[in-house]
Amino acid sequence: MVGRAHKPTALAATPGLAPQPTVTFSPDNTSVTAELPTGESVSVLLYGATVTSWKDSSGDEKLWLSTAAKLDGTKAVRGGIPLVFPVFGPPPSAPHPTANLPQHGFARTSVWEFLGKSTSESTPAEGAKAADDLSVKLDFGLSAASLSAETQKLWPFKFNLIYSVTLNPSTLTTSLVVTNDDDKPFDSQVLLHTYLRVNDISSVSIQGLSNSPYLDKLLSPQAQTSGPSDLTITQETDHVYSTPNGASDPVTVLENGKPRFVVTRDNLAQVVVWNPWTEKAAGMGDFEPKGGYKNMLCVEPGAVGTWQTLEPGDAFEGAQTISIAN
Ligand SMILES: O=P(O)(O)OC[C@H]1O[C@H](O)[C@H](O)[C@@H](O)[C@@H]1O
Repeated sequence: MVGRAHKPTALAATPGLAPQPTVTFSPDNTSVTAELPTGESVSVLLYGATVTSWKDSSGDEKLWLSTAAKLDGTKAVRGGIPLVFPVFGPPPSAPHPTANLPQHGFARTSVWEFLGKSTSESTPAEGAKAADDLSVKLDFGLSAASLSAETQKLWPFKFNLIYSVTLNPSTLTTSLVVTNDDDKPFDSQVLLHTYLRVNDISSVSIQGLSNSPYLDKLLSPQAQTSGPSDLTITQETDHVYSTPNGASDPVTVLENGKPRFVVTRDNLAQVVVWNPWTEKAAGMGDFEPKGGYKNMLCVEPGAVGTWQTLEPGDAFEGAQTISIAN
């Protein structure tokens, strides 16, 4: 059973002002959708605070979501933007404190609370703000107290997560703040597991990672190597790039040589590039259509190269902004 939104409200345009963003809930209150007056929209499922849809003003979907994705809270969502915390991938062995957690941790399989929305509304001093300047931000929260007793036992730390999803006419920003509310330090990793929608993977190239060494997760033992100058995807790919300038270099996804998405990062020094290709897609029960790997590319900004150690009271913030380039 999926949790309900906290104090759901439908927020419509205010009479007398320029049209404002709207925020509405699904009939069962398990998902919230924000729409700008210019027509762009974003939908977030409270389960995992998973962004499941991001559309431009013509209704064109920018994220890939499996048609077999479970949206009922029984399994992490296959597609959109699942949120990875506090461990990326399979956890390390005991005695590491994440050892008993499932792959990619519990944030993507926990029910988050909707904390509210804010908009960049115009003030009387500014005059009516141009519709294409408007943005809307949705905030979601998760803390140790809202986890099941079982999950609390698997990772026994007091923490607070605030996840903000901000929609602009041409960008989507997702940002996570992790706060240590415990009286002892904890280690964690964070990753924004973004499934970008592409027309045809065979015409896709990726720029911005050519100077970044990467770990190839498909090699055994996993080997550190360097990327080609223009990355193309022609087979199963699972690379963890560590960008040498931290998070300052944008990553551009091109189709037929034309930029399609530009991903900028704040404080997230790794970028995972993942495509399951034919066999892996065939083996995933929730990956449909099976040929869907041709229409997706995961570009996943994260802080997963090492552990972020947070002392009591300290916070870590990481964010991505995805811009539509054409
Ligand atoms: O199947 P999931 O647990 O959602 O993981 C899907 C993929 O996530 C990341 O991209 C990892 O690098 C991959 O190794 C993993 O296969």
